[in-house]
Amino acid sequence: MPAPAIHKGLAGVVVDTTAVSMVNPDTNSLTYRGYPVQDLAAQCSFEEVAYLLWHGELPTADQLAEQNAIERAHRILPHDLVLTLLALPESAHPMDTLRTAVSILGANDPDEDDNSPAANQAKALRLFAALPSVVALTQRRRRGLLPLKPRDDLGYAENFLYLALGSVPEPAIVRAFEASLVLYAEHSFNASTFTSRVVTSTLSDLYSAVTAAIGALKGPLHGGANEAVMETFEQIGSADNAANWLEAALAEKRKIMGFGHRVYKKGDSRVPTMRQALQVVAELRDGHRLLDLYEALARAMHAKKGLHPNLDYPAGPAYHLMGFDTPVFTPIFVAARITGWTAHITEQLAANSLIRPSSTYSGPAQRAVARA
Ligand SMILES: CC(=O)SCCNC(=O)CCNC(=O)[C@H](O)C(C)(C)COP(=O)(O)OP(=O)(O)OC[C@H]1O[C@@H](n2cnc3c(N)ncnc32)[C@H](O)[C@@H]1OP(=O)(O)O
Ligand SMILES: O=C([O-])CC(=O)C(=O)O
Repeated sequence: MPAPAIHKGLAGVVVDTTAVSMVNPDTNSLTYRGYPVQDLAAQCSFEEVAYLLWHGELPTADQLAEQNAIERAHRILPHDLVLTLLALPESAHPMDTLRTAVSILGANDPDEDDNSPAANQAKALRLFAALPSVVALTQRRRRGLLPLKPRDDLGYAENFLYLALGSVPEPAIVRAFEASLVLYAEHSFNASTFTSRVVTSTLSDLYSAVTAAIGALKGPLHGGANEAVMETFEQIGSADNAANWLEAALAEKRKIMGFGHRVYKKGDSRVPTMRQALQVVAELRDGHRLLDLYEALARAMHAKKGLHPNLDYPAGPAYHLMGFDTPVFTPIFVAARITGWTAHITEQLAANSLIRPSSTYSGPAQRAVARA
């Protein structure tokens, strides 16, 4: 009998259907519930996109108002949670703080194990509301500052920026940030979303699935790349060093963060929109040197390897110019992706089958335990 084919990394393996989003690498397109992501980023608030991902349709004014009222009421973190997060070592990565926060919120939720659609939707909305406060806590702690009180007179993106950076920036910066959240919200069966579906498939709870997904997103081959991109720019320093730096890095067989993608081989559908947002931020925040470096490395990478940037490539420098510290970039991705993860958790539960692939054994042949 021929050995079964092995699909390392599950590349190209179709494991289920999804109605949440569609990635089409042939046309470089991405739709959420049928709507092109570029149009959503240009025309919708992040709150509207969250509603769309969860419920399948854009909200009416009343539906949005109802969701916003609940979201704004749940922005404040429980005092005990703040104290616990502030007791973590200052050296803890903000992703660890976020993972811990979600785990603690689960442990304190009396409905943690209620997997009904209504209970899980309520949890998803509460996490969506609370995560900016956790991300902001980590950003302010890095600067020796205590958390600020959320403002319920501000929209989601404005409040997020206010909590993290201490003031609401110009509307163009808010729009650029909000566009990044929309672009980061959902991307079919990526590694972290798949992780959340694997955990959910055992009929575990939503907080466990999200905690695991945060762990998967942290890695530099996935969400952690937006931080690694900024570290790369810092190492290179200026546009004229880009080609030489790349030559040396590729000679050492290093992966260049922010380039390449498992699904898109001709370019990431979200990059043009995020590149435009980066341009807006660079113009307002004196970022022309960083933009030159961005273009120089992208040109050199295309010439050497034929690889295109992914979303993390423009998002990293954009967050830097907005004023975030590098270790806070992937936590921002979490705050956006909580929408996609929780939409997938609901979808998984609605037609569940335990996710448990097979493997081909490659260890020693069966042998006897021989004791002297
Ligand atoms: C939002 C997101 O999560 S997007 C992804 C963010 N991650 C990154 O930016 C990390 C850098 N990129 C990568 O490591 C990869 O491109 C991945 C992990 C994203 C996709 O990987 P895969 O689909 O498995 O592609 P794979 O690793 O097979 O790459 C094919 C070839 O291109 C090379 N390659 C792919 N990406 C890169 C890169 N960023 N730098 C250098 N070489 C690369 C591989 O070394 C491989 O070369 P080979 O055939 O000579 O061995
Ligand atoms: O789809 C992937 O593999 C990674 C990605 O771009 C995302 O999760 O946004």
